[in-house]
Amino acid sequence: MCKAITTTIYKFYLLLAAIALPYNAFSLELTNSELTYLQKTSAIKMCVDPDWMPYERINQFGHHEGIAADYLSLVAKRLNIQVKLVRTHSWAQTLEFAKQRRCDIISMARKTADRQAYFNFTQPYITYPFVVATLVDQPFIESFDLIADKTIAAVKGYAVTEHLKLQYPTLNLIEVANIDEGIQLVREKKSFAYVDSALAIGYKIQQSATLDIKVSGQLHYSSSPSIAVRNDEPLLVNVIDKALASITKEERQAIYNTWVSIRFEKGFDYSLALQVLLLVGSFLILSLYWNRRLIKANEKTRKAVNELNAAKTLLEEKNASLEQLATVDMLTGLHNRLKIEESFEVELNRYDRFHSVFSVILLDLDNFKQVNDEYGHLTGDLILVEFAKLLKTHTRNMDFVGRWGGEEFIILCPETDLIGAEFLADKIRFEVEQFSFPEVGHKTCSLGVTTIREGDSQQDIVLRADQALYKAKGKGKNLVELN
Ligand SMILES: Nc1nc2c(ncn2[C@@H]2O[C@H](COP(=O)(O)OP(=O)(O)OP(=O)(O)O)[C@@H](O)[C@H]2O)c(=O)[nH]1
Repeated sequence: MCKAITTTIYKFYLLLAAIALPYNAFSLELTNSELTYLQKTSAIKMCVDPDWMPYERINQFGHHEGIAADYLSLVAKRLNIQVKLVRTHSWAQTLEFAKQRRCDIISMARKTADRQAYFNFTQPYITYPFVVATLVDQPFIESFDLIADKTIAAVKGYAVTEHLKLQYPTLNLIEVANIDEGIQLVREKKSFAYVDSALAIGYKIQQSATLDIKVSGQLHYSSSPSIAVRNDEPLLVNVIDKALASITKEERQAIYNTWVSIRFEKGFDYSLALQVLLLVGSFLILSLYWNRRLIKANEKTRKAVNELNAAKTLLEEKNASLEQLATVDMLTGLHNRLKIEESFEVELNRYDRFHSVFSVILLDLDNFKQVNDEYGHLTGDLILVEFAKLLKTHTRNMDFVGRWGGEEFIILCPETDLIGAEFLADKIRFEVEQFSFPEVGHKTCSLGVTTIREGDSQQDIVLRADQALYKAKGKGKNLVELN
């Protein structure tokens, strides 16, 4: 009666807990006797494999972690009991402690005939294959039978170790305390291979970045461990079994992902590398694309600049030739009238500003009409060209020699007074007189000379020079007259 009341109260307590927790003992459909058992049992003691990652281990803080730890944590929550860790140093010690009832359960143990003398077993909650690890230079092992005569290391007390003893009695088996010891023996070539679960070896290789050890073959043996429960408490295995059965597929997957993904996080994250690769790749492609566009744009710019430069050169040439056309007399190559008038302006300004005197000589060939009449207009042109050359030859560079119009020429002499200009004019008259034109022989010229006076305009100066020239002609030609 009293037991029925307490069971009801416990059920009520579990009902309250059900509101807060997604799962609990109430939802496990436990029998009354199981509930009563749980009510009495607030905590159970657990032994584990202290070094068998990713399945389980006791970490540096003395806590149980790994796949088995997560399963046990869920079991504890479902049953609302405390699971207390009993620390051991090796798997062999774990088995020993459990046999001595110093712990109530072993978190992960394979059901074997031997062990059944001490334990009940829940349903298996995980399955894993066993593999053979060797040095990297060993070839692939197709069958374990091929290495059955070799020295092989395996952890003492593991079910797989017992299996090897039974299956391969001739095997030279070295029983080690843990995976580290086993792998070290292989590394030192004291053992040909080490046998353990694929995940445990893979985890170790990844964690310690081991490059000299590889998985060379697989055993035709896999393990499906259960939770081993002391067999003197039959109800305990029932409730743990029910709690285990309540763990969903998603929860199992999440546990697996947690511990198996650790391997990759601490090793090489290929997905991250792929992302980085894609990012860098995209960046490179983008850079290449921009580079190509930039090169094309540069080519266009260079072409445009070249065209612009060519156009500029052409324009400059055109301008120069326009300038030439505008300032040079086409027949003789001397300054034309426009240019002489410009030079006049410059000299007049210089006179106004600095009182720099300048003189003007107006001249033409005597009786030039006869040349045209006798030899033709073209010969007349040649004579004018040769006469222009004579003028250029016998004047200074700074003098402006130009064709004033028709057969009339003008010489503008900067920084030259009347006496200087008269001297130059007479020299020209003499040189022309001496010269023999190839087409017509000797010719003479007449020259009128004047110099700048205060208040002169261009017309005033040219008029005075013209008057002097007229005077020279009137006096018999081949003369220099001043005005
Ligand atoms: N071939 C040629 N003849 C020209 C040019 N300009 C003017 N003349 C000629 O020069 C001659 C000038 O004749 P006039 O004014 O009588 O002068 P002139 O015969 O030299 O006589 P004076 O000046 O008195 O010595 C004319 O026959 C014009 O046709 C020209 O560019 N080329």
